[in-house]
Amino acid sequence: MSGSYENELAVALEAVRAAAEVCQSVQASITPDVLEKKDRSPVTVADYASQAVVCRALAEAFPDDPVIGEEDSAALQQPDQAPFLNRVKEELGKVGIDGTPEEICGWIDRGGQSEYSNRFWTLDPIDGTKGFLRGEQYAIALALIVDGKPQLGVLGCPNLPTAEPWDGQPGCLFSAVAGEGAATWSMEDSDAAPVMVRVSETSDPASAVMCESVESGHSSHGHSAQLAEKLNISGQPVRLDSQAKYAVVARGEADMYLRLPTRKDYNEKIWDHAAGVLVVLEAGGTVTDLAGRELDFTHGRELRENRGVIVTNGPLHSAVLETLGAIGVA
Ligand SMILES: Nc1ncnc2c1ncn2[C@@H]1O[C@H](COP(=O)(O)O)[C@@H](O)[C@H]1OP(=O)(O)O
Ligand SMILES: [Mg+2]
Repeated sequence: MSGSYENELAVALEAVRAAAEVCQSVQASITPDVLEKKDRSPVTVADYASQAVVCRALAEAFPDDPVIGEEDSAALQQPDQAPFLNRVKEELGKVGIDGTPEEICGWIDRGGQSEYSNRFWTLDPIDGTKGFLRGEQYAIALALIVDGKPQLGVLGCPNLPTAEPWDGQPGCLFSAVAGEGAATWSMEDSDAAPVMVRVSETSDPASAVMCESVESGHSSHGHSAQLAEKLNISGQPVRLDSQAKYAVVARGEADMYLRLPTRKDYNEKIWDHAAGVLVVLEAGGTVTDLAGRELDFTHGRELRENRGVIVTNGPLHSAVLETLGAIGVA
């Protein structure tokens, strides 16, 4: 692929692939026992290692670019956390990255920016931690924001089945560059050419496929059910964790992804949306908040000026917003 941000795209894809490899290795070590104890340590080892991999790559290629990432190394640097830091080091070693504890913490903390600037990256090293622990969907999400707009986005979805031509084997990536469309890549075969993705053309709400969070605390299942009833949507909502929801809308398997607030005091985080938003927009879809406004990435870590996120293939957008208004959600 050639075009603007060519170097950024190559670096981001390679970094997200390496981070996905780390996450897969850690996920393979999660036993039912860990799940039963609700032990968050595997996810945390993977979060830190994934952030270290991506921030290290960005620091090397674009040393002047700030990164707003989800994690920081403060907890990891506590003296009693040495064995934990060692596990992060071990996981990095498996993908050929050797670093001292100080270097590893330094890479993680390159993601510690919180202020808005004209050009910065935003990273969710593991989006959908609950899905990661259940062995289901999660994503590594990386976006470059320039002048307040996502210009490049990469989503790594290690457990999402590929579409044609890769026959549904698990593990795919999605990329988008503003003005250049969105594509999907095989995770397994890094030499395979990408395939462009496109949203669905569904215009009849009744036949629409809706997707939403597995966790009812992250998006109101009650309000989406009310919307489905009003629009005569007969199919059940497809529930999956992480920005994999943006990916399935982008490739036309679902027609909408709704994120309907469950609390007044929660602001969405930029790393939970920036990459996915661009992938859907470049695949031809529409993304706004409940008021129909574009997401505003100029306020640091949070989407402070937006409430809710509505993602559709485009033709369905106004019907969804109007109906949410009519049922008192928007
Ligand atoms: N009340 C909430 N509303 C919306 N999103 C939330 C809420 N609480 C946590 N999240 C975020 O939802 C994301 C996962 O969403 P999904 O359900 O789509 O997989 C996580 O990044 C999580 O943030 P955090 O990682 O800080 O818990
Ligand atoms: Mg997240």
